[in-house]
Amino acid sequence: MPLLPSLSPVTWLLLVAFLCLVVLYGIWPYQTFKKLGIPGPRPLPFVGTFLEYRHGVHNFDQKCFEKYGKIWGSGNSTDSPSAAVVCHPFSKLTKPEKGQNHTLPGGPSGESICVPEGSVVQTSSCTEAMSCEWSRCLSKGLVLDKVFLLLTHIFSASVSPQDRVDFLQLMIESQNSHDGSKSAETSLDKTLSDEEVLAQALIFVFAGYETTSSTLSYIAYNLATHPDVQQRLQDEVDAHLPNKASPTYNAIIQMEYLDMVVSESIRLYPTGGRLERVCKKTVELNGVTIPEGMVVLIPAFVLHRDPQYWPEPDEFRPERFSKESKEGIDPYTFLPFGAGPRNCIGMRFALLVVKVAVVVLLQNFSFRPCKDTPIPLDLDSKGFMQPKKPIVLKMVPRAQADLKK
Ligand code: HEM
Repeated sequence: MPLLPSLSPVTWLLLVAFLCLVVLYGIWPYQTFKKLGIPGPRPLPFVGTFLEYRHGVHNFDQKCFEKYGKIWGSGNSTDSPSAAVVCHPFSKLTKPEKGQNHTLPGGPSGESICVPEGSVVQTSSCTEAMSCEWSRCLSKGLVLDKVFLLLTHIFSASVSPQDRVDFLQLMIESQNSHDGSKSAETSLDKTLSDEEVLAQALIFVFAGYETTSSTLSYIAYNLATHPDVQQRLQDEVDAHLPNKASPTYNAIIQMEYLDMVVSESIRLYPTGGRLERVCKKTVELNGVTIPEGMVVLIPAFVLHRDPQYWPEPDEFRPERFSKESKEGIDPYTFLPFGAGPRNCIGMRFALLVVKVAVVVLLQNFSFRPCKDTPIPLDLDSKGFMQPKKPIVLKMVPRAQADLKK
């Protein structure tokens, strides 16, 4: 039996030409970096650098940063064939213009606040504004949108019209009380549709749940592995809330060391991952031209561990965020919640929840490492950044822990 099917020479020729075209189609988009002189790992046809993510996105970013410097190309078929990863402090993110919200066809994810366009990014070294439109993976997620549609039905059952008014009203009122002007009624220029309410509810759960719980785990880990920091924090908690008094908002915001510990922990473990924008105007940055339309990724993890901004970056040192030291920090080198008008909408809420949880836990327990605690902590970041092995800690009741000191 012949090894190859007996085809006419013309058919063979067409077949070979077709295969060549397919390969060319697969690698063509990645020529962009070569043309622009942006260094970076060699992408494979179609999949780009996606396979490199198997050891975690943050690991890949860290390696690229060490090898190529502050800007490199990261072609990846699931994202965009031409995403420039820019590990550089951005200095300004201005407001998107009104009415530029992007709506997806056929589903509520398009109605969520997570898919607007039109943020403008300006870099500290740019003379010219670098305009970037917001681009989230959701905006390309037609498959994801189906999932959202399905989940909508599940959520519909739990978000009754009664809950809806309270839920959104609270957010709107708290926003108004910040600028101290308009009332809740006047701030809405249209009534939110059920779809929009559901979209916000869904995105809040997805964006807020894993990030907050992981942040708490990292804080617990850092406290367990730094008993001196934990002790100082417990002293602060006890001083502000004697006799295990219930935490109040005022007490929480007065706890400076608590804020330092939380900040340092999210510097080391920013669970939000890479920030993402689309360049709207060609710009030159560090001698590299980033053309209009190119996706720009900002790897918060790498930026947070850049020794240029953070001496001995892998050390857990809450003192970096003390009142005096904080003044020297470029705010655009610390992006656990992103930056600009499209930064994390749940930031204040998340910080409060995390702080209340830490306070209540430390009033009653002390975290201690045990034989199963992974030290050092290896991370995985295929989705949200997570530890490779679960963080296992011992929680010792306070009275008992205090006696052993
Ligand atoms: C410690 C917990 C959290 C972390 C570390 C975190 C981090 C982030 C980051 C890095 C972004 C992207 C910002 C940017 O690109 O500039 C983001 C966006 C967002 N987060 Fe959070 N987040 C947290 C908790 C929450 C919570 C509790 C909620 C909801 C109640 C929430 C809702 C959102 C939403 C809706 C967006 C998209 C905002 C927009 O596109 O305008 N997040 N978050």
